Amino acid sequence: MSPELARHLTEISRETGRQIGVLLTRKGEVEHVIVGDAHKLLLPDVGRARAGQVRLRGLRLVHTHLRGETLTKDDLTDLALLRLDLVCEIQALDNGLPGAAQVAHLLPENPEGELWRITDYPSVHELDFDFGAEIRALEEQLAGAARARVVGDGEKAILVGLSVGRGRATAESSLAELAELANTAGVQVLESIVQLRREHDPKYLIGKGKLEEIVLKSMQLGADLIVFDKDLSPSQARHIAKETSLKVLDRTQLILDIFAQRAQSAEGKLQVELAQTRYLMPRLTAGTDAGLSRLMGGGVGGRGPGETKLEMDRRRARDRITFLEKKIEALSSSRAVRRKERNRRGIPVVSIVGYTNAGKSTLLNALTRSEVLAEDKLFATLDPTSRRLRFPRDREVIITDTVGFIRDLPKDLVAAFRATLEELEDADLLLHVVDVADPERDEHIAAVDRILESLGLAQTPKLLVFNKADKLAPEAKDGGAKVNDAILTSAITRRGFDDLLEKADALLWSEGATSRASAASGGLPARIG
Ligand SMILES: Nc1nc2c(ncn2[C@@H]2O[C@H](COP(=O)(O)OP(=O)(O)OP(=O)(O)O)[C@@H](O)[C@H]2O)c(=O)[nH]1
Ligand SMILES: [Mg+2]
Repeated sequence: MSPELARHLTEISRETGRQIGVLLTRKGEVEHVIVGDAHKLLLPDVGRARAGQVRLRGLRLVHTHLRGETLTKDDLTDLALLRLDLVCEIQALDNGLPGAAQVAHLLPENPEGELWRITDYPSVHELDFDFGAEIRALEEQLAGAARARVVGDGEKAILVGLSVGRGRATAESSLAELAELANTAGVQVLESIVQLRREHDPKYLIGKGKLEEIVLKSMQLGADLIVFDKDLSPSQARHIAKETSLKVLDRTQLILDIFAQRAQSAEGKLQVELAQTRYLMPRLTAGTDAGLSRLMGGGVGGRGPGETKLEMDRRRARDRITFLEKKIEALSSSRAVRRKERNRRGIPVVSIVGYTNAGKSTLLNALTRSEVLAEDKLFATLDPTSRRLRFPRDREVIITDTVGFIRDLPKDLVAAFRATLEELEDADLLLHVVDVADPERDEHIAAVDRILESLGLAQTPKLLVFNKADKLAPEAKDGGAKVNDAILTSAITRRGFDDLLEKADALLWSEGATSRASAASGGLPARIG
């Protein structure tokens, strides 16, 4: 940027009373000339930077200011969102000569958490700094930081929590669970941010300022995804995606994604697809304008043929939903036949329910010495699995493992898994398994109870099982098992199994227990197919 060009800009600026800007390439060639008004300048659409892009755009924005302003928030947002090499503002003095200047460029991630550096120059004659070398170094640092963070090829996300009227602690523990969900989904979490607000923002859920901060952060960290810990309405999701040019997910979508990754059986896959399609249908929109610059305002050209295509997409989605519902219905009625068969033979059914990762599958394995998949991830189990379990006195039950519950289990998911969850209706006894060592234990118990109630299972006999006893610190004693009327077990050390079987036995075969159970108590039941 020569002093001559600077003077040119300030002279025209003064004459016209408007801000004048130029976009310069690294060679110093003028690529765009922009004429603004007295207060601001609208950049042409140079295209939003791709999410996760580490290279800079190779363009610097130099423009005049007429009223002694320093670099504005818009300048800095453009710098970050458009990934400009730098922005520079030059004062147009009253006599048309260039005055002081201010320059800002992005910074790679740093301990201070700063996003950019702003430098003041008393006069354009002192703009003798070697920007070429500086910018190249910056670009290398940015790329290096991004490389260092890549482990595996998972997407990289910033998690956003929101607490409305409640404390930070609630939002943070919920966010910790979201991080676990993200981890299970194979997403790498770069940062978690909580905002405390008195109410939701109807348009962006969180505050607009906070959203901008998150976008800038995502640029700096190389994130390509924002995950919200609250469910977004279709219009919020749309507005946020438009504002940020990032992929936007909410908690429900993350859970749906995990289910989609993990579904094994044909039925499980259909159920997940049904839930996803139901969730996405209201979110299908015309003209997803990721390419439009924030400054273009969007909307233009978003209608017309797009609308027709949208209608088509919607119709296709509706057809698909009907198709999936029919298929699931068919599968579930064949399962109902199997269930009837089982009932006829009079073997009682014990179903294991509980919060995800409580140790349900591990417990089933340990009790029946089998090998159902169990792992330290959320939603390891999606498909119901049944095993025989032998009780003392040659009694036998069918014990089934089910999908884990989670607080605010997505509504579409409950609906889709209704067929699977219907199995629970036939249970003579529910074993509600709890991770006794989890600090959120009581919330988990309440969440599971709520879901059971919503499934109409509040009346089924229930046994509370405080599992993972081996993880309790000595001073935690029995982890509150006694006062909660729970049985303390460890699926690892097999502690408490005798106690568990005894209690279950008593509940199943006591007086007034199911007729099925008493029918089964004589003789050996037939083999289950
Ligand atoms: N220390 C300890 N760990 C346990 C115990 N029971 C289960 N775990 C561990 O907890 C994790 C989750 O176990 P799962 O059996 O997969 O849990 P789940 O309830 O079936 O989980 P979902 O199917 O995902 O809902 C695994 O890493 C288990 O090894 C226990 O008694 N003690
Ligand atoms: Mg499981």
